[in-house]
Amino acid sequence: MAALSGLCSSSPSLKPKHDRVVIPLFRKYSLAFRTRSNSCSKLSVSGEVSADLSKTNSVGVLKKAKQGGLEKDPKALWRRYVDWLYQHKELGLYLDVSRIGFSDEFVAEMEPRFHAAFQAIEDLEKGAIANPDEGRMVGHYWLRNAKLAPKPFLQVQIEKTLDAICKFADDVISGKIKPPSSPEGRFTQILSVGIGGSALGPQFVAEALAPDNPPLKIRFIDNTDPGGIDHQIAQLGPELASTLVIVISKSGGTPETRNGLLEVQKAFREAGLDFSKQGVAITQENSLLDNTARIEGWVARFPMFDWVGGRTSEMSAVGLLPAALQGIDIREMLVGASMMDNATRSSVLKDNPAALLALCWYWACDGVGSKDMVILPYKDSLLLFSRYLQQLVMESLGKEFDLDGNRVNQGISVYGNKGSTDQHAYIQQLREGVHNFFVTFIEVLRDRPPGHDWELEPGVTCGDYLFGMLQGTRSALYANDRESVTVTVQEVTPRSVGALVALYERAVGLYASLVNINAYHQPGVEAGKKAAGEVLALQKRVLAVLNEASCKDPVEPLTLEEVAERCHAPEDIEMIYKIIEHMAANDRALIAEGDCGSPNSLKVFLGECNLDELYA
Ligand SMILES: O=P(O)(O)OC[C@H]1O[C@](O)(CO)[C@@H](O)[C@@H]1O
Repeated sequence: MAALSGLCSSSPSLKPKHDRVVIPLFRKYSLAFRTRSNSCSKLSVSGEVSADLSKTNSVGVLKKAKQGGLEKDPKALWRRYVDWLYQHKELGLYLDVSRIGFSDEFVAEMEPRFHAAFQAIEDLEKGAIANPDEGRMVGHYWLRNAKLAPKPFLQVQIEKTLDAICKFADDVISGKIKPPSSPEGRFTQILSVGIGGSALGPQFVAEALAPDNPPLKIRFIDNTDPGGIDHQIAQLGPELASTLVIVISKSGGTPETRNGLLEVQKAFREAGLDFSKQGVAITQENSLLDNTARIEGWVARFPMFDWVGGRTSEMSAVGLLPAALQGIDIREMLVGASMMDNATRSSVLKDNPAALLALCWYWACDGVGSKDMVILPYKDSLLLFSRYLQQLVMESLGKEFDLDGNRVNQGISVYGNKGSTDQHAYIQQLREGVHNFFVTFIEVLRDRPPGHDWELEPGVTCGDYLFGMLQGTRSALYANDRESVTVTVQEVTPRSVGALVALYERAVGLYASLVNINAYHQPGVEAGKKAAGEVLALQKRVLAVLNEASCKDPVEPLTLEEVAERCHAPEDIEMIYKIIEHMAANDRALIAEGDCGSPNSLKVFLGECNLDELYA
């Protein structure tokens, strides 16, 4: 309890000046830290050449220190809390890393890595090709401070796009831009079609910040699940006529998003509506989606820049347009992010909350992802933060090779839902079960808007319970040697949400440098996409074979082996079985004999013979 008594926004800093231990880190970059080829990992704190840190030093110190266990003496723990507490006064944000057990020795060992990480992110912000595989700049930091963009035309692009977003949102909300055939005479709903980075940020922000009665309500299609799509469209019902459909895809060619668009366009046709009068595209210039939207004359098109990755696109049109349309103050989100960016540029570890997070991650996960990151926001509105961070962290850090081409299989697994709900689900295991995680508590100090609180028992409000649950869980976990970080914000506001996004973007960037990987590409995702393409190609061959057999008179039902042979793909028999099982479940293949539970008994055919296809 005492630990939090000073955490109200008006109180002075908790850190007594004389108590503040400024580890003499990061005084200034020496030449040795300027280039990647002069790998900092070869330098010790004193600058002498030593063995590769990734294999020995920091991990060695880490192992040694971890054997000592976590600090349990309450007085020493309080000192550690006060010593390491980070506060961003203006943002009202605190970061408590005291329940992560790193030692001063470990911090000192990490110095060279941090030198390199700070230098790398400085170079990135200046426009270096920070995504070497794809030869791209990485510029999401410029989105909240266009002046940082390395070229004047980029600054103009950013500012013009932001102005266009604000104007468009104003015009839609005021009814100046309106759907052609809605009884309301204005747009009332948004249907956002996109996936991954083109959905998760907008979903998180909508849940966190949309007012109770937004000018436009938002729904999402973020999958190629026909049932899910039908559900969204059914829920819109007649309001489809007043729905603004925002199709978001950086590449403009992601299959799930294309499918979502085609399904929505079909629903529009069936309702007698003109999709082009209600469609908006957010995509890279000249992508397939951009060209479609331009040729079909959609209501508006907003750019997604080459130098912004999907998972860091919340402050681009991807996140800002849907937010603005819901009445969320997007300029405040940008201010919060920009303030956090300023703070996380510090090369003094204790003054840099993103560096502190990266340090904790490195310590907790042994620099090799040995522990999972459990995100527990004690606030319903932050429910989707863990899902948002899951992509940001795992797509960025989950890499097979490091920047030098060594196989490293890096990453940190992220999951979480919200407290105290999760206490009634899986916290039992966290407290007592397999010790393969560290927790990040997200604490929100303000329970309700002023004037709405009441005591549901003497001296205790509903929010006090939430507070107690968080503190109790943090203590109980720590008592059992489970480490945790706590991020505290005063309130969930556009500013604090912008700051949280920026905090984690920077922490991920720094951590990626610490472990020497490219955080800005996602080569692994391609394998699944390619394999899916191969399955669909095989399905077309299966269909052709079944069609030919079904056009015979009499119809010739085929066994799986016969289908596989005629497809010239005997090695793919299992996949052919899965394809037929799926088609049969959807009435597209008929079972003449046997059943799917015993694959060898199956004989299948198509209900209809398609002669056109047969002779094509
Ligand atoms: O915005 P796009 O190009 O449709 O991509 C969606 C998502 O797909 C991924 O490329 C992964 O497949 C993500 O990185 C991205 O956020």
